[in-house]
Order: sequence, then C-alpha cells, then structure tokens
Amino acid sequence: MLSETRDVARAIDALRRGWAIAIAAPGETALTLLPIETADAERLARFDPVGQAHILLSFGRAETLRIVNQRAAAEPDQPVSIRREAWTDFAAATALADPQLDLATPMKGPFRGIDSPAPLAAAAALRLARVAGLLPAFFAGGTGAEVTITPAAIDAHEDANRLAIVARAKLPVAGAEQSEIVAFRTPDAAGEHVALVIGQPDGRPPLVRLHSECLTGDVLGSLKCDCGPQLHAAIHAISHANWGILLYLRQEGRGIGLVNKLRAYALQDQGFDTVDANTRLGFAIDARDFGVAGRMLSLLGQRQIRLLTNNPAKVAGLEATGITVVERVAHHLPPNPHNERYLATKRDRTGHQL
Ligand SMILES: Nc1nc2c(ncn2[C@@H]2O[C@H](COP(=O)(O)OP(=O)(O)OP(=O)(O)O)[C@@H](O)[C@H]2O)c(=O)[nH]1
Ligand SMILES: [Zn+2]
Repeated sequence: MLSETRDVARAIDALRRGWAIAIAAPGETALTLLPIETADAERLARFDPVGQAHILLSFGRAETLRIVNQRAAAEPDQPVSIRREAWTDFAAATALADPQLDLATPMKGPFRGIDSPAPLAAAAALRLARVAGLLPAFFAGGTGAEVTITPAAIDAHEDANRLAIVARAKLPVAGAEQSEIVAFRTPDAAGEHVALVIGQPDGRPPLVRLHSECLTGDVLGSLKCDCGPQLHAAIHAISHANWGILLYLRQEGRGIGLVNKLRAYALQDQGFDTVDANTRLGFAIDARDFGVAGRMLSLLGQRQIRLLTNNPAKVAGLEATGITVVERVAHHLPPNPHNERYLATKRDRTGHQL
C-alpha cells in the first residue's frame, strides 16, 4: 500500500501539471484521464490523436448543462460521460468544465451521453480532482498516462485513520493564554490539521469547535462569510467554558480547496447562491470529511463532546465517526450586509439553525 499511496501523490501532481493519469478499478479496463482545467490543445491532441476520447463530468455539472435529462440511466452522484463530438475542441471542452464561462458561452451541445466504459474509475477520478483542487472534468479514454493508480489507493491516501500527532507545544493566544497547539498529519495527504487545546481537562466533556480553514475569512477578514468572527468567538467561548478544543481543519471551502471556493465566489458575483455555485462547479454542497475531526478528537482522548455549531450536519457527521455529541451549543454572530445572503442560504438550504 505504501507505494500505491505514493503513486496517488504522483497522480495528484500530474493532474495539477496537466499530465494524463490512469485509474484501474477491479473488473474494469484502466481509464486514462486528462484534466481539462490544466490541459491545453496540444496535450489534448497527444492524448486523443484519433478523436476517440470522451468527456467526463460530475452529475451536478451535467445537470447544470442539461445533459442528464437526455440520459435515462444517469443517477444522481454518478459521473456522466458524453461523446467527444467534432465540435468539442479544447476551448469547447473548457466551456463545459468551467461554469465561470456559462454566461459568456450559453450555447453548448448537442450532447450525446454514453455508458462509461469504467464507472468505478470515473467516480474515483472526480474524487481525485477534488483532492487536487481542480475542476472535476476530464477527457477520458486517450493515451499517455504518467502513472496508474487504483480507487482503493485514493481512499487509503485520504484515510483519516492514518492521522497521527506529530508535534505539540504551548501556544498562548489572544483570549486564551493557557493553550497548547497539537499538529496532526498523515504519511501522505498534504493538509496538516491542528488542534488548539484550551485550558485543562476538568472531567466534563470539552466544548469543541470544528473550524474549517477559510483563508479569506480567517486571514484577510472577508465579510462575505462568518468564519473570522466565528473563529475568534469560539476561542473566547471555549476559554470561558474553562476548557475545550478548537480543531482547525485544512478543509478550505468546505473541502473543495481555495481556488474552487474562489470560483464559487465568482459565480456568486454572477448571482448564484453558495449552494448552486458548488453544484454548478460539479461538487457536493459540503465535501468535508468529518472523519478527520473524529480521529483528531480520539487521538486527544475525547470521545464525548459539546459541539459549538449551528450546523446539524456537522453533529451527524461527527457522530457517524463514533464521537458522542452530548450537547449542541449555538454559535451565532451578528450578520453584516455582505454575508446576509450567505447566512440566509445556510439557514434556508443547508438546515443551519440560525
Ligand atoms: N464552497 C464554499 N465554501 C465556503 C463558502 N463560504 C464559506 N465557505 C467555507 O465554509 C467553511 C466554513 O464552514 P464552518 O465555519 O465550519 O461552518 P458551517 O458548516 O457553516 O457551520 P457552523 O458550525 O454552524 O459555522 C470554510 O471552509 C469556508 O472556507 C462558499 O461560498 N462556498
Ligand atoms: Zn469563510
């Protein structure tokens, strides 16, 4: 497994450089894949010299493009494969992959859906695109893969159970001077998650906040979301409660990565809300893996917690990992004119208790 997960790291690197990879699932022939976002016309010509390749999109993206209606067999959350027609040159494929171009290129198609020659590999490819921070859209079925991996190796690469504590030190922070920072990582995946343990255990379940990284909110003070104020208010609330844990999870943009989150912001500039923006890009509304948080709490010896959140899906996601949430504690911050719509969408479309 060691060399297989190393190959996944090589595959992620290849995708980001615009090189082809292959995914071989049990019982399927290997599917070669060229990421549309990082390819170019020349690479496409090399990948698909005779025009045999097809295009692989996520269900949400295909639905946005009105492709799935023509495919009775299409099932939600299953990737959608369409034929590469004579008109589907590199520029046309880019317009299929990137929703930022939807308003500029409204006329697309006609499309012809096909049965994927390798559905398990296709689904794994879309998972890997998210991990790589790329648009989930590929040319598939060409030649010239740099590396071949399996879906199981992708899962192992992302396996939260492989997280371990790698460093810990005292870290006095504003609002909580008696704090210790604990760093976690896995042998493979890039994100280094941290926990801030505030105060001393007092026998009661800790007050816990799961904070997902938000560069724009946490560092730049963005007013588009509520992350920055929530982060600081959480530290104060935990400090006030005597003891608890802030988990700072490297799951930017609810797990789609910074660049894709900024693409979602660009779609919001065009009028779409946060939920529709993610769907148009081809991602789940919330792509986070709460197994990471569950594993971190277990490693800190805390399996019963009080959770600071307005998001019932977070409670459910954590409980599914074996952590008991004895109490949900609301975490409301005053809205501002820039995040009013975002907060309303969370309330109306993702079940937040606001
Ligand atoms: N994809 C996407 N991510 C966003 C957007 N706005 C904020 N985020 C990300 O959402 C995450 C914030 O989630 P949390 O603070 O854990 O909040 P939550 O799931 O809404 O639930 P609470 O615990 O109630 O705050 C961060 O990773 C942000 O980067 C957006 O418009 N699109
Ligand atoms: Zn934010």
